[in-house]
Amino acid sequence: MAHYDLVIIGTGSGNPLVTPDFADKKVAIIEKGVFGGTCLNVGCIPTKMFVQAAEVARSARESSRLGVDASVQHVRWSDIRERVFGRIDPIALGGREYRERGSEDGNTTVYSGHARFTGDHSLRVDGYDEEVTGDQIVIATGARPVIPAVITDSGVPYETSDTVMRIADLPSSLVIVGGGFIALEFAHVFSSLGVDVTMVLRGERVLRHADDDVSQTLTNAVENQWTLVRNAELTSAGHGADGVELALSDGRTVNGDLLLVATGRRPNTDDLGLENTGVEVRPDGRVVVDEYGRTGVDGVWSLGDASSPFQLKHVANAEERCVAHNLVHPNDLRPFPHDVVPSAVFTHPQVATVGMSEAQARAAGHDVTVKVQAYGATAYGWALEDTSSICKVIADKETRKLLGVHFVGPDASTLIQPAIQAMSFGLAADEMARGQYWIHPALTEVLENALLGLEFPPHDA
Ligand SMILES: Cc1cc2nc3c(=O)[nH]c(=O)nc-3n(C[C@H](O)[C@H](O)[C@H](O)COP(=O)(O)OP(=O)(O)OC[C@H]3O[C@@H](n4cnc5c(N)ncnc54)[C@H](O)[C@@H]3O)c2cc1C
Ligand SMILES: NC(=O)c1ccc[n+]([C@@H]2O[C@H](COP(=O)([O-])OP(=O)(O)OC[C@H]3O[C@@H](n4cnc5c(N)ncnc54)[C@H](O)[C@@H]3O)[C@@H](O)[C@H]2O)c1
Repeated sequence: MAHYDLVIIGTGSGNPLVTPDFADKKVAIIEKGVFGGTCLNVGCIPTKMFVQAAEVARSARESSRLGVDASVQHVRWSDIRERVFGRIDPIALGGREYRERGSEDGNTTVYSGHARFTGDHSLRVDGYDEEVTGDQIVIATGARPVIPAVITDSGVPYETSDTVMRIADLPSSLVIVGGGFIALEFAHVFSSLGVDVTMVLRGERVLRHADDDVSQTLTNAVENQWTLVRNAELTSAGHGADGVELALSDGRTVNGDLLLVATGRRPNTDDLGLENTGVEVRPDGRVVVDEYGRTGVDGVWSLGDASSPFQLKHVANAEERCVAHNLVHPNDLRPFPHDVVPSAVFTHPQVATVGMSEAQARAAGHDVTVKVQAYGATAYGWALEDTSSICKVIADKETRKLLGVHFVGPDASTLIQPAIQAMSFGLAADEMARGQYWIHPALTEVLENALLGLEFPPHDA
């Protein structure tokens, strides 16, 4: 048996838990895959590197409306791919080597294998004879793609976000099942690089859980870029003339060279031996934790996609910072900051969101004031020749505070930051609009004008 002060399962957001506080302690790090987890290897970072190449291609294709007749002559997929993984793969390798050497921050031992609990504080790792035990154990095992049974049962080949970025050659056509974050980002990447993309949706719109104006504006924008197959219920998948053929319940069929499945992600908690512990799991697979990351078993914690209601890296990082503190400060616990959580989808156009949709704000009983501001009605919107992008702000008339802010348009993920700041620090919307300068004619004037369009009662009313 090998006993440790701290055992970390998963090296995504779990890896930085080895703080200087553990310099004199024994730490075990268990990882069944490559070091660095989803974000570094198959998630945020590589996707955005592909998105950047896609943006360049898309700009060239759309340049004529500005009077510049550029075009995309050739896409060197293998060079695009190598730029991404030539940078990322060495980082993952270096991370493993650093921890295997014991690292400078603590006395770390790496176990390369799949971990399963055998009791509340004990684990077995595939490939190792000894049992691993820990005073404190952190479950940071992340999530993985969910594949509908109709596809797995059919035996057709398919890609997921884990594999599609490493394909040998660009296909001429790609069928994507799903209309969420991952589907939208890859549809942008592949369609911009010249692939004929078809997106299969269960409903009418992409990103259907977003604010209605956001979802509708985005749907209108993307249907000019790739084909949307709406209200689709998959009944079977098989080998078609081109590659893959999906059959839908109403008799329609969808064909493509390659199939990408992007239908959500499930926490990696089902093959973790948790049934041998007192750790509880929700029906959707998330470990039950309190606001400090504590499971029901004393000394066993969880963070990130394994337990969080948000499958986002900035949230996993924030939770990691809390758990890193809480592990060594049992009498001064820090809660997870889950109040103002933004997100962005790096599709074309970008989408960024913080806070409630209009429907959620109304359902929560707020007396709301709402403004939908077109980019095209601002000076930089003219420069962009923009006709469809929006910023939507929702505020509470009584408190004057922002309840939700949403962008669909260029630079959405950057433009939303002042709104995140205002909501995080409780700044009133009218004070935010007029209490500071907004650089003219920067694109931030979209947010300024949106705020100015909100209607509040006079201050002395
Ligand atoms: C394609 C894609 C794009 C994304 N883009 C963004 C983005 O732009 N912005 C954003 O905020 N979020 C994005 N996300 C989400 C983000 O990547 C995740 O929320 C985040 O990486 C989760 O971190 P984590 O530490 O919880 O899990 P992970 O990083 O997944 O780490 C879990 C680790 O645990 C290991 N593991 C699992 N089970 C075991 C076991 N039993 N034994 C040993 N090891 C185990 C895994 O191998 C993995 O290395 C994206 C996700 C995907 C898939
Ligand atoms: N930029 C980012 O921050 C970013 C990027 C990628 C992923 N992520 C994170 O990863 C998570 C997972 O991404 P995702 O796109 O897989 O999930 P998602 O929840 O965003 O979208 C899933 C999509 O699949 C559809 N779907 C679900 N089951 C289906 C079925 N059986 N048949 C057909 N369609 C089905 C849903 O209607 C939805 O359109 C995201 O929710 C997000 O938290 C974040």
